[in-house]
Amino acid sequence: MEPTHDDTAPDVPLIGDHEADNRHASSLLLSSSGNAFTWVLTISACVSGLLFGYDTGVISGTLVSIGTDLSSRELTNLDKGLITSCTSFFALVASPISGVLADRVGRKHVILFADGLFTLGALWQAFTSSVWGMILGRSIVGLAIGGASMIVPLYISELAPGHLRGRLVTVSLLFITGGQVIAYVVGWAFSGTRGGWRWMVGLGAVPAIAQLVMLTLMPETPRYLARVQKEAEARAVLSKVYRGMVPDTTGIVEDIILAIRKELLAEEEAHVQLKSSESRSALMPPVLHSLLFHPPHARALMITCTLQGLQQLCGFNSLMYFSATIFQRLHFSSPTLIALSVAGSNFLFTLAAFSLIDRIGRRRILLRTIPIMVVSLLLCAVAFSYVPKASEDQLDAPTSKTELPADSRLPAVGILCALLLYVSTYAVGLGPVPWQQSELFPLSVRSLGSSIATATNWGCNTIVGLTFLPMMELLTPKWTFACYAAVCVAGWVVIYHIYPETMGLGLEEVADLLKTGWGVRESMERLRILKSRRLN
Ligand SMILES: O[C@H]1[C@H](O)[C@@H](O)[C@H](O)[C@@H](O)[C@H]1O
Repeated sequence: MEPTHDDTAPDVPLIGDHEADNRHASSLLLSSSGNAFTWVLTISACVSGLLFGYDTGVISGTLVSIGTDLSSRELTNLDKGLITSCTSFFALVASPISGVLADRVGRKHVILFADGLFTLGALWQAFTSSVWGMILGRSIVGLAIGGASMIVPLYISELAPGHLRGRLVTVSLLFITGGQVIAYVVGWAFSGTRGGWRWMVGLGAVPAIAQLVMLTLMPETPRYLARVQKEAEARAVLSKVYRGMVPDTTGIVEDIILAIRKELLAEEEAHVQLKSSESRSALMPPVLHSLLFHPPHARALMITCTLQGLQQLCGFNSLMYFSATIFQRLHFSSPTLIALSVAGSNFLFTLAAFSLIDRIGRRRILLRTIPIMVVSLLLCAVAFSYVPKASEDQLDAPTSKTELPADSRLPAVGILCALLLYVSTYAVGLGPVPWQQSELFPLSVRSLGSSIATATNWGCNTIVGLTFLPMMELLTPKWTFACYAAVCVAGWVVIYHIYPETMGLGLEEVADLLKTGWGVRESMERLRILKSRRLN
């Protein structure tokens, strides 16, 4: 790749080459951790992440508390399966739609729609009296989650200064995993109250309504504004984002506007070429065609879908949904509390990701953490093979509250430790890194690309949710976890070959990396130069 900077200038994203002045501004910018405006907007957007986490986490507690409250009968396994999987299925349906909407009506309006659906879904579930009513409520919430999970990282990455982008997007992961912890705690708190599950699901409306109010103060992202020819407004937002971080924001703002214009122009030319190419199908929308057939776009799509697919197919959410069941069947005396430790570790180690993602880099974090996930999954598989057959059989049998039998105590504790190691390393790497997806797409295909990657996430999430228990039964727990380990090994190899390091680059520079290839070598070379400059 041709270097885009003078080699002696600090490799700072979004900064042009006005030499000395800019170099000074660059170092000031790099040392800045953002201003109040950027943080307030990030946190306001992240409320949707909280709802995503809360609504995915709350279902395990809800299912065990409903009793005969719906349709005046106990829930069957089919009811439970439908209530759980309709949410991820409708999230899968909503993500591509919200991608198209984000380009048509703007990023902010997608957050607004999602909030409306979160509120409606929460209240619908709280007041429903039938199983089908509950399924409908969960489906509405699924639509909201699909939209929110695609738009929040996109909104933040289009707003964030390049050197903080990874960290700010990771804040949304803190809200997601925090939301899951809150859901577990709320589930535990209301578990003894009659009809308490109505509160569990209904409480989801509160943050959604709060965010509806915050939205009145949130601006559109500067990239969207520039795209729809509202450059003056884009400039105003950008200068607020950089205010206080450098003495004069004009230079940075103009550089970014210029970079966006250049990117849009290059993309326009690529579109024109594609339109006239023979391969173009009259039926396919031009943006989709460009995403699939323009090599740099197709590469970005391949990377993001691989990461999102791997994030789910490594089996993590089987723990999110079924860890209490696993621990109950291994005869732990307080399975819900132990399940809470899984959600708690996920949250705590996402905090570690927050501090590492813009220091170590996305690619390197993944290459280092996935091997530990493989080891912990294999340890878990080995520990399962020591669980006496009788106890293992019970993994799919009705639950019992008997004490941990002496001969399964050690393997059960081994399984718990291995799973905690697995969750912690997942939370540092595979949990947050795939959500950095928006940065890999240039502006013209960013929202459609992000939405397809998000749909991949929800598709694979649904697959894991539906297959985990049958796999435990048909393959045995040992081979189920070994399968997840094999998926991680395959994922590591693919990541090694195709995922460039994007840490510290401006959004417009990331797109450059994928122009002629996967950009892995170039990105590592840039990182090496950046590091040696920082040391000097
Ligand atoms: O990144 C998030 C996070 O790791 C959550 O804990 C998990 O439940 C989601 O599926 C995932 O997308």
